Amino acid sequence: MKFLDQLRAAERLNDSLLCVGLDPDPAKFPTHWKGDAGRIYDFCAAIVDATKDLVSAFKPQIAYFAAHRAEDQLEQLMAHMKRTAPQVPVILDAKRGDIGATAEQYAREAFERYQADAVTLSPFMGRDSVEPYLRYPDKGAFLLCRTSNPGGDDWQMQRLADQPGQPRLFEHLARLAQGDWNLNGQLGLVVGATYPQEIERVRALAPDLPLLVPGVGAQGGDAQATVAAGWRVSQGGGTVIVNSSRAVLYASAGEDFAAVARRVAQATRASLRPASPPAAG
Ligand SMILES: O=c1ccn([C@@H]2O[C@H](COP(=O)(O)O)[C@@H](O)[C@H]2O)c(=O)[nH]1
Repeated sequence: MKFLDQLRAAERLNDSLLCVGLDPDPAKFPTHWKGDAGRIYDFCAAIVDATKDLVSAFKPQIAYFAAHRAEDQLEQLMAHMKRTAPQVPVILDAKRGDIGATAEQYAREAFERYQADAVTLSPFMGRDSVEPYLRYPDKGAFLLCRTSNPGGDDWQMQRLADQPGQPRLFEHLARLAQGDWNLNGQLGLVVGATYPQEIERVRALAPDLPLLVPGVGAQGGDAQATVAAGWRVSQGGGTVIVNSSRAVLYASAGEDFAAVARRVAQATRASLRPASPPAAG
């Protein structure tokens, strides 16, 4: 099944626009596992099991595994998600970006080694750095567009003097992703919940693309404003995948961490409910 179809099916099944981010940091683990990098799989699998009927996607961040030499645990986790939550697409947050030959290897890593359904990419090196990922026709790729961090201003808000109307860099990228670069309808964009006005602008320029929106929860982005700015499924347009990681994962430091994570995920899912429900699309 194509990534976009899988995503829509999960949204409808779980009545959800929420993506739970899997950013396992042993220093923040519940007291009985605190500091133990050998528990990364156990921690994430417990979160997956507790939330898999509440989400439209999961988003493991590869750095949290690689930093602890826990790539084998990420492989195990990906297999666990495929086995126990096959209806929920998995977006590997890797933010890769390199020349074509190297990008081919990164694409193999994401889609063959880890079996991800989609990946996040930095588009800074241009179209040929993105193309190798698009050779996997059923997979999705999300390009960093207007990121949630304050430093995103340094590049993404700059104007391009040689383009008609002098668009900002993120606006130019949104147009390319909606148009020329999107060979087989596989692209999406990353836009931070911390910038709802820019979500609205990206949605205007890229009406159909799925928007992966990190920044609610720990970063303080507004859930309702995010959905109002970006969700257009009821009008035949694109959806939003709203990520929350730390606020869900570390809601409790006790042995009840998974049950409490579930309650936070339920509340976050409710806060993301659009005026007309995801099933409408
Ligand atoms: O613009 C971006 C792009 C990616 N991220 C990633 O999303 C999560 C956010 O985690 P929270 O704990 O919910 O703040 C994390 O994996 C980031 O690497 C982002 O925050 N902003």
